[in-house]
Amino acid sequence: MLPVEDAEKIILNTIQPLTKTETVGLEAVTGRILATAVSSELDYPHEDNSAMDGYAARSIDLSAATSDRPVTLDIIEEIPAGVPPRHRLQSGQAARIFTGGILPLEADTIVIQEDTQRNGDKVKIFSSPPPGQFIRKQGSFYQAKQPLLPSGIKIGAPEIAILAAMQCREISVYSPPQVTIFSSGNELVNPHETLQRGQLVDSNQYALKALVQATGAMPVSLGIIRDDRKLIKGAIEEAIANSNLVISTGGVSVGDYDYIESILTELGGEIKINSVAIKPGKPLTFATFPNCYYFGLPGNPVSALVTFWRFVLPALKKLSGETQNLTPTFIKAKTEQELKGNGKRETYLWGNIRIEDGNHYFNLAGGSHSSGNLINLSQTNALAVIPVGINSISSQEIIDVMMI
Ligand SMILES: Nc1nc2c(c(=O)[nH]1)N[C@H]1C(S)=C(S)[C@@H](COP(=O)(O)OP(=O)(O)OC[C@H]3O[C@@H](n4cnc5c(N)ncnc54)[C@H](O)[C@@H]3O)O[C@H]1N2
Ligand code: MOO
Ligand SMILES: [Mg+2]
Repeated sequence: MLPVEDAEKIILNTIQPLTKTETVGLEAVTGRILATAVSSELDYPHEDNSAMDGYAARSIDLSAATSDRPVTLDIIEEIPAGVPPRHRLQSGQAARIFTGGILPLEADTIVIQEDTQRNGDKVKIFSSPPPGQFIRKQGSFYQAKQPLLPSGIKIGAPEIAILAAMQCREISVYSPPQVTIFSSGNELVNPHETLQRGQLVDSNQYALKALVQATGAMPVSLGIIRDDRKLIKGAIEEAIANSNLVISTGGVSVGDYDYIESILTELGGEIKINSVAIKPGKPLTFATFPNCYYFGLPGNPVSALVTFWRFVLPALKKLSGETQNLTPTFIKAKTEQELKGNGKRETYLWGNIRIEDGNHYFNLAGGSHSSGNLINLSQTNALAVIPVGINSISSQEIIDVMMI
């Protein structure tokens, strides 16, 4: 059994990102991975503008202004957002300005409306603002031609806002990986089928499709493949020919119907991992083909999900071209219950993280922590990690928790 960290290293060192790119419009870029670093020809802000509603003025004219001895200025124009100023300020002059309005020449400060009293085309100023006050200087947030967004990041709402603001409308992103998913098992049926004795619904297929979709990759489901060497071999051949990554569940342990590893070898796959010291998920199998990676996940529903979160997700992110935050996020938390470890395998127990007064607390999901129990996984958001060699952790101890 390979230690978890070693398995993670082997997987991440083996996976090489796909290099195919495509150009997409802003409307379709959500969740995609940026393939080329972006810069813009525009400064941001594009021009000096006001951050407040008030008056644009020359600070030198106001150096003596106080609440008792206000200074009166002539208002020479009004500058709402979107209308360029027409005049240069002379000594003793101000321009009425609104948030986002462009500063007139010679103005070097903004007096907020609350510090003024208007009377027709004159305004009394009751404060002495320093130069630069409430001015958003051209290029102070971003200077044209500087790096704006690096390649390898996932594009979310902030990045879309930035690309839109900087008029980047055609964006080079990585083409998403094709991921084939299938379930192996004679006992499996689809959700709409009548269950006969001994049968079980193939839930893994649905969970894995959802997880793959969430990464931005393109899942293709081959459905349920019976435990028949020929059928499984055919499915794997088809999958590795047509996809960048394959995820199967079931058939990776030591039972008489567990064919996956031997078929992978028969087809020329290089088995990199076939057993990891993790609970749940021990028989995780990872193999490579010249143009495809293969994850044989254990059939137990929780084992399939835990091994996806711990190993497949970082692999899929790297394959997709992501370069940041590949590995899971671990935090420290105080456990609210006693936690039992397996001793020989790094144990992952599902539950919830709660934040109170700035401290993290881990609350173990109630009910059985069997890898066959998918029911109490619902609404969990974290996995407590019990290291190898530890059989029990007392309530209130600080533990490592993986966020899911
Ligand atoms: N003698 C040993 N037996 C087992 C070992 C072992 O080391 N020695 N390892 C156990 C561990 S740990 C796991 S995990 C499982 C993994 O088994 P397989 O990957 O071979 O999976 P199957 O045998 O096909 O199925 C296991 C279990 O999961 C259910 N299953 C399978 N596919 C699905 C699906 N798509 N959706 C829902 N449930 C599924 C299946 O009915 C079985 O109950 O092996 C242990 N055995
Ligand atoms: O590794 Mo298995 O996943 O313990 O049930
Ligand atoms: Mg089995």
